[in-house]
Amino acid sequence: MSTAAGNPRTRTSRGWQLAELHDGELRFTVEDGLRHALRDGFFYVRQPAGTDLSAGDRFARSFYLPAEDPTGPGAPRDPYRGFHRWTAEQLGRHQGYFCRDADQTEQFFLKSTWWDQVYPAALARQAERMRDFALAIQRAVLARLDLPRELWDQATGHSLTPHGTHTLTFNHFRPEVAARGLNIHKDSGWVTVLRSTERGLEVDRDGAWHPIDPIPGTFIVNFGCAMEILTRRTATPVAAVAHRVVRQPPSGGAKPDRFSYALFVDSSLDESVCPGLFAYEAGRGLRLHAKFGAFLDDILDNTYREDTSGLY
Ligand SMILES: O=C(O)CCC(=O)C(=O)O
Ligand SMILES: [Fe+2]
Repeated sequence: MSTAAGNPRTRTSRGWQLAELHDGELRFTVEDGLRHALRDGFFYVRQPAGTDLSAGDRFARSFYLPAEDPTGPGAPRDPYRGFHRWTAEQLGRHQGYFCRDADQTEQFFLKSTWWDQVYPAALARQAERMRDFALAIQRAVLARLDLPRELWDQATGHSLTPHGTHTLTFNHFRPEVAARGLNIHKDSGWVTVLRSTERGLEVDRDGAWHPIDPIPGTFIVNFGCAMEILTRRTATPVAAVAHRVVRQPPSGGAKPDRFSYALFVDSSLDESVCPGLFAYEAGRGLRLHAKFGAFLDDILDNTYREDTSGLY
């Protein structure tokens, strides 16, 4: 992989940060890039060399379509369609297909324990690669924080291990629905690795909304609430970025609908493994801040209601 230093695009348009993961370390294109990224609550990261996103992009454009292909009953079944049939009753809480009322997005949520059974094989492999990349980024960030390494697993709810909750979530923005794209929220967990190809995402910075446009060949990494709570009283506080997706206007079929998908890293949901969200303070150690399951329920419920937002 070439280093970003030789690339003409070493700064993003508004001075948001851009990094590359190299031998397990994050290299930002400017010297104090990490410090800015921790404050912004997000940064762009170059996709690893050879990244293939075709299965995820195909699923994002198809999961909500009826399983039956309109080209005829004899047409071979498309394994990327017909996923509205998977519900939380079959898969468990916060899993499966959700059609939102107050937002344009219709979504598909799936934890890693289900990937092999539910996703087409090529998508399950892409999900694993995105999870491994997200965890490598999380380790690289933790290594630069004011947090002793021997506390990492407990402090981060075992999210770096197979006990963690690793979810690949898809958004399809329905332009015919007259609503906001996706309500204001902060992601709940540690890091999110987001794939998008269209404009529409905005972040809140000091009370003003700023568009975050996709840069080809990169993902957007968001820090979530768990990271913000853990680090708030440390020498290296990390902000969880408040963000939203603006309404996508109908194009009369002139362009494909906006989609996005993201790998979310959250703590273990098993209370015997992870009692909840911790805050760290040098000299005092870890202190329990909130139970994780209830915290997650609140954020998700508030994000998708008409009159609330997914902040905390
Ligand atoms: O669609 C996007 O750009 C953002 C999606 C998002 O914020 C989310 O799924 O949590
Ligand atoms: Fe988000």
